[in-house]
Amino acid sequence: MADVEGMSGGAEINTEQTTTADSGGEDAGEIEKAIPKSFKDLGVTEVLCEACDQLGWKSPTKIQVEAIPVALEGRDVIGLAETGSGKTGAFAIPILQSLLSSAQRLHTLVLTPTRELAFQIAEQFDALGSSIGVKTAVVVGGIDMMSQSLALAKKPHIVIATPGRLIDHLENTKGFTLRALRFLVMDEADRILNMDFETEVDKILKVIPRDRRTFLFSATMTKKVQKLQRAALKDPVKCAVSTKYSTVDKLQQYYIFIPSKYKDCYLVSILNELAGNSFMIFCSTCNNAQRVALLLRNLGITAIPLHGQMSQNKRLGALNKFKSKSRSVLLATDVASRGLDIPHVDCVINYDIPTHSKDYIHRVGRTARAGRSGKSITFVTQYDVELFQRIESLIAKKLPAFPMQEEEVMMLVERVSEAQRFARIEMKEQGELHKKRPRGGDGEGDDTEQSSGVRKKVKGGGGSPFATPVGHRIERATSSSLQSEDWGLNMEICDIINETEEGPKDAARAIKKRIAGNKNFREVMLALTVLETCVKNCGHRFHVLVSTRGFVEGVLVRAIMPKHNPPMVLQDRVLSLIQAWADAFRSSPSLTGVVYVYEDLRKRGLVFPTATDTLSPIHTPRKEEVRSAVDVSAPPQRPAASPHRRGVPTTSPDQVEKLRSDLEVVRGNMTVMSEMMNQMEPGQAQQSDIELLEQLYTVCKSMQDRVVELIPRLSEEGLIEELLAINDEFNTTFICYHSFEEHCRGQKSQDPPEEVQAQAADPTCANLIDLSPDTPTVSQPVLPAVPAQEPLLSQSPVNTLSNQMADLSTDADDEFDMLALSRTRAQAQKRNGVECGEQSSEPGQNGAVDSSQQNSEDESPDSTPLGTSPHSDWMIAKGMIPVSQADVMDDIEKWLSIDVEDDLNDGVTSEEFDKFLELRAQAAEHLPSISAARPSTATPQAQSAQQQSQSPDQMSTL
Ligand SMILES: Nc1ncnc2c1ncn2[C@@H]1O[C@H](COP(=O)(O)OP(=O)(O)OP(=O)(O)O)[C@@H](O)[C@H]1O
Repeated sequence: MADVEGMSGGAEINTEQTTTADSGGEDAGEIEKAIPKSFKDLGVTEVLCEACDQLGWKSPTKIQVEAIPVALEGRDVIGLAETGSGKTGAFAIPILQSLLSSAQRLHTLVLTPTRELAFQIAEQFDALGSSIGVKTAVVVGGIDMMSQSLALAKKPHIVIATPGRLIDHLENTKGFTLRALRFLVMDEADRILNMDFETEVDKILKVIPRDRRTFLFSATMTKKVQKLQRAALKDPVKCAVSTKYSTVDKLQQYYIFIPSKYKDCYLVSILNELAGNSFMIFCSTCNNAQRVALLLRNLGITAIPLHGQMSQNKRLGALNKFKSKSRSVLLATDVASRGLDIPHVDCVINYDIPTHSKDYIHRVGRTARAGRSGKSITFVTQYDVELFQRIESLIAKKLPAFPMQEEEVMMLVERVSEAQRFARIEMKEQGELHKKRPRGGDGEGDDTEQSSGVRKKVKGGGGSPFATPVGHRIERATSSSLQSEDWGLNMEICDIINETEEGPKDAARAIKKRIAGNKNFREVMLALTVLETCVKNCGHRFHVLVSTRGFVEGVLVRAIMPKHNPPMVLQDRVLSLIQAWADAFRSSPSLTGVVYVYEDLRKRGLVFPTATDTLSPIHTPRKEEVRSAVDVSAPPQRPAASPHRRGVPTTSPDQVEKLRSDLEVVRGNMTVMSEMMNQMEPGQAQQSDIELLEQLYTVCKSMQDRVVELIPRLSEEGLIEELLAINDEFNTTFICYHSFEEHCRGQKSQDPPEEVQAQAADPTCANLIDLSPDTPTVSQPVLPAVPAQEPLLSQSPVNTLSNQMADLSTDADDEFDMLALSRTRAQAQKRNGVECGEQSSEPGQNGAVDSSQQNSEDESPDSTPLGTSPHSDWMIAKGMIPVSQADVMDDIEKWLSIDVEDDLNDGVTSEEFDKFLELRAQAAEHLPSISAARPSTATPQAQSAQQQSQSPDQMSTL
């Protein structure tokens, strides 16, 4: 029999000592015939042989034959055998025999990954050891600590525990110690040793004696075992009675290829067809398990869910109902995939394909146990093909398709849709109950299969964030091994988010996982690209998850805290993203979390990278672009930038030339405006300068409107990008302008004089960037004549909104504000090429969200209706992005997002933040500033004169 991969040749492993047996696919009955040995032959004492006999174990199974004698010899054991092959007995019998020879309290610790498995193992110890009076205690999460402390105080012989709760007791239960421990068992050892439990296991290993015996058992082994072997095993013997990843021969395995949206119909059809059987159906998330259970119940099928979001009492209750056959269908997450021994399970259905191939082996191993036969059916949707192929290659079997009549399935569509609808309503109701009920009282979610240990208590959700179809793709799309962004994959991610119920939540969790605390900045950058792409291409359901304060602060801002030492490019990327989202989502009341964070950061003086070259440094194509560029038959790859958009007439070279020259004019005006602001002291500026600036602002605003109007009419990608960049520059300049205005407060505010407005609407202005053939080219920056009027202060909505936002927090320190402003200005100037006196000819990049969304403000927010907040009311009054909050699905999504949000709500400490501000300010200081580059005595007019020599057209306009 093959050696366990990754173990042979290991320094500590004595391969001579490896005992193997041919798996041969025999059942327990055949084992009895094939293996002449009895328990007695293995050296098991009389009293334990009798106990086995009473359990109906006539003879030992193969793994028992291999492992028991070695264990009785006093050796450490690594046991590898198929699911349902009697591994528990293989380690329990030698331990009980050791207890018989030298009775001792707190003699053995058995670690398991799930609570249910812990109870099951305890039952088996109790059953085998009842005649010798063995005492066991189960220590798992979800049950009150006190009763467990009492059980531990009685000093049982054997403690069966999940790692997290055991640590809790080791740290908090007085008098409880494992210093005298003789045996350590890790059941499902590969799971116990994976990253989720790493910290806990390390802690446990530190407080138990090194001089002990260690047994590792599983149906699947990993290299992690080798790791532990180095850390804790002593001269172990491998007892391998199966190949590394095999399923039993009595298991008939099938797959069925179906469209994702008909999964429920196919499931119902199979359950009807195989009625009378007992099913375990595996889903990848708690929510799906819950939903499908409700759906089936609505169709009269006795289904019950079992997942990590349920209280432990309910979990055990569900399991007992299924075990006692009062329910024929158990809907479970991977919390039930390992170890559970429910002999009557006839069929396992993988409703959601397991993301980790090894989980497949454990899931299907819930049937066809101890020599019985069973069936498994795996649903493979259009998104799962690759995962399925991996499973096939892991088990080295090509699975046959499960025969089904598609027409019959389709006849169920209507009934199933109705049941789905009711299930959703019930989910919503449960969600509301869930919201009202205080969380965490009983430690829900702790130590489940999904648990990530003591510190990271899982509040439901679906195990590893990468263990979902979309999570898995995000894991791949953000892998640092990628040469460049995989846009095809990114679009697949968007599809899943848009088309599946769980997609948005799963994606948000996976992206969070990739970014939070990740020191691999390449992965973080790729994750930001995925995030940005999803925000662009996915809808409100995704936006509500990632625009929360929890996500923006706890994931994005946290990622650029100084303690992580993030590179400047990453800081700029994150801040640009926040800025762009804040602009785009301002108008949607349910998405303003990011706006608050953005405004808060600005208030606290953070310098945002306003240069368009830091905004969205990676070109993020929209879905349609990728769709057209990605050949479905070819492997997905980043699409070449398509020079033209479909369906939009091509622009002639003359028009392009004309447009380019107009854009020069536009930039000229912006430059002049920026430069003026840079030179004017807010409190001391001359009235005429302020007026001039205001007029310039009005004109630029009008130009921006034209630019935005023009974008959808263009076909050349290059031009579009250029216009988007200019639009961003406008926004940046206007932000500076509004900051400037804030500092000019105290001056009398007036509506723009009619003349100015008339100027703004002047045909000369309107003709700017007009591509109609009869429009004369505008070759000069357009600025209206200065009217002899009272000074004016713009009352644009941008200003009003930012003022409103500003009012939300206490007055920021002026100097800090000016520093922030100068940083912003400096960057804006830098982008505009002022320092070197030239206009940027680089096409900019588009923002993280459609820039067109950023330019909807055009009137002041007066006549505000009453509402929850002045900002949201004003936004609603403006009719910006209407959001139907009453929508049932949105509500469900909100509920579904609870765990994500909860999970993400770890903000940033003020110390971290202060340090961060300091670094950002330092970075800003190092940027070349306009004032440093020019004589400080220069007046705006003088500056303009300088500018004139470089750009006479612009100056003549002034
Ligand atoms: N010698 C034996 N003869 C007959 N039945 C046995 C014997 N040993 C164990 N069994 C039974 O086999 C079933 C499976 O055993 P067990 O749960 O230990 O399997 P396992 O190998 O740990 O499976 P998994 O990998 O799924 O955890 C149990 O119902 C157990 O009672």
